[in-house]
Amino acid sequence: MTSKLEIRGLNRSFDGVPVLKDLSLDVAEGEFVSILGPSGSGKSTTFSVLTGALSPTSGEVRVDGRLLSESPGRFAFMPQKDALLPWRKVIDNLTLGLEVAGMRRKEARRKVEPLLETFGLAGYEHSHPAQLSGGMRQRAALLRTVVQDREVLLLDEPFGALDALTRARMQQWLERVREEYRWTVLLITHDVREAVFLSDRVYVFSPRPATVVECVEVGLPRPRTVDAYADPAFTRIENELLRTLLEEEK
Ligand SMILES: Nc1ncnc2c1ncn2[C@@H]1O[C@H](COP(=O)(O)OP(=O)(O)OP(=O)(O)O)[C@@H](O)[C@H]1O
Repeated sequence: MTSKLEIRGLNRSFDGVPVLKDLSLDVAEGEFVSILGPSGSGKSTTFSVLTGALSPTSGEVRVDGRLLSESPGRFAFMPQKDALLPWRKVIDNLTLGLEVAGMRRKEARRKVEPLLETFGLAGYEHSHPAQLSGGMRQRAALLRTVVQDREVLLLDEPFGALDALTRARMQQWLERVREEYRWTVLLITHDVREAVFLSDRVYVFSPRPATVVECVEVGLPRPRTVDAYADPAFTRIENELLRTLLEEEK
């Protein structure tokens, strides 16, 4: 496998307490990879290193073989909270990242508009975030992330705050849209089913300090629909991951 993203031997401590320990993982071009791990294990810290918000104590990150320290800004990051600005209209929230990067508002709108239909936001451009449902807010946050045209998408628990049914709908939607756009994605989730449904591969992190304890190839045919849950291979992988997580927490 040629790696789009390579993380090698990452270590990071806070006040002498190790949070990441010799952490290594890979994501290939167009691959959807998830990270599962106990709460407080160091998943968000890993993303902070990738976005450049934190420096690792040691180790390296490469995108297309180039060190991140030499070519920053390769990741588009969607945080756990949608961070939509309540006073800006939906369209102005969607263009915000592009405008901050220096693009004119008009040009930014031209870039965002073709995506509105796919993201289920057509007709809501002039609404304010408070008028959107939870699922729509998350799709808006995701649209704002993907439109930045970065090489790797980092999604930190994007559906964590949604009710179970909306969450399932969002997973089905993301699977369809991913099939069309072939993004390279690294997703943090606590939801084992979500990880199996969406991913090509799933990494399991240990409790803090985070290190990789298992990497599972999902291998179920794509595009996946609700029928995937009934596939015995789905249940087997889900059980295997759950068992590893529970063993690790003992
Ligand atoms: N800036 C910081 N200073 C000190 N400790 C920190 C800092 N950031 C994170 N930590 C600690 O590092 C550990 C890992 O945190 P992190 O947020 O990466 O975990 P996580 O796996 O993303 O958790 P969750 O699943 O609950 O979101 C935690 O124990 C946290 O308290």
